Amino acid sequence: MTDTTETGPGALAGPVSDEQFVDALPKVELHVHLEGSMLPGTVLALARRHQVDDIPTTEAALREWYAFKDFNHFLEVYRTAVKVLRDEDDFALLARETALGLAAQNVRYAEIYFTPYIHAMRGVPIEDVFAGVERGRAEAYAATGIDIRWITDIPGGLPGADMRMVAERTVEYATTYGGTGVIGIGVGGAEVGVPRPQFAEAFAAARQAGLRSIPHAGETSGARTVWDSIEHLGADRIGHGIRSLDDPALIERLRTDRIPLDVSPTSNLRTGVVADYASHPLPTLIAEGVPVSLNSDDPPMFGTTLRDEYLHALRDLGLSRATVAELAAAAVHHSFLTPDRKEALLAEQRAAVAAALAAEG
Ligand SMILES: O=c1[nH]cnc2c1ncn2[C@@H]1O[C@H](CO)[C@@H](O)[C@H]1O
Repeated sequence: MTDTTETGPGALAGPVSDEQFVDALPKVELHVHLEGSMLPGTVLALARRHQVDDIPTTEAALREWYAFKDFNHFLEVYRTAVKVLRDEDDFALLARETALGLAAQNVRYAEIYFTPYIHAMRGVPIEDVFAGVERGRAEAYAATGIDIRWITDIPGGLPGADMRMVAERTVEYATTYGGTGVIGIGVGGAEVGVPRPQFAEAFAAARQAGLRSIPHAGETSGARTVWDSIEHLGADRIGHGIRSLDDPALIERLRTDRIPLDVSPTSNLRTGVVADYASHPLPTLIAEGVPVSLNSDDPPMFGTTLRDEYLHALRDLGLSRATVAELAAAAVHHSFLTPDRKEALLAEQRAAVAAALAAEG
């Protein structure tokens, strides 16, 4: 369990800092990539252990490597970085560290993307990938009580790949090896030149098997990709979706059908799809009544954490504490937790907000 003696509601008295406010809020993370969560020290250690030589060898060089020229450059670096993941132990370590890092931020539940195909295509036995991530998930749960679930993700736009085959394989992996850990199917990576309708059959098969549909769309391409994700992939939520604002009819659809967008502001800045915090569309999406939550995406690669995203929302996006608390509650509502677990978490969030207000008197 997270230690609540310092950050819990009871500890606050007097003015409450933004950090104290954010730390006291029990949080849910809905959009974070496992492979994009490798800590710098872990990337360096695994690269050394497996003698992967096209990876920077110091933390400073790694930080420079993570200065992305644009979204495609980000994807290139991402596909190179994952080469350090070679065996079951690597995946167990990554899953455990990622979950523990979230637990340390008072995150209680997370739905985490990972992309089995990009490991299988490098020759990592797929059984080892799943055994590893499941082991790490169990270890983190035993240590902290954090509950994580997987969204297996189809890598959109792999250079030279037959996308339908990649999609079919990903669904097959998820349904064969996923056990109880996998709750959803996604598609990520490139959007431009990767029309979503080609994934309709794969998504239908996954949904048939009980998985939720959580595609990326409207991050690097426009409203069309979001429409396609709703109409052809049966999207339960949309990863990013910020370009939905290009089309008022789509905004209306998201609002009335309550299709949530999982928004990651710092990611959008670091991949160059949004210029700066001041022009980030999250406040507009909230004002339009679109269901949204706040997420970290690929935290070490983007120099952020979920905690930082909440702080940026307060300080750089101009959102009030009340609105930020609503975003935290929205993440609970938009998650695939059971209704009673949602109720319990929402009650804890309300208690944390009330305690912060009471402390300030
Ligand atoms: O912010 C993101 N947007 C889109 N795709 C992403 C992002 N972060 C990681 N990926 C990953 O890039 C893979 C391609 O090989 C995708 O499958 C996806 O998991």
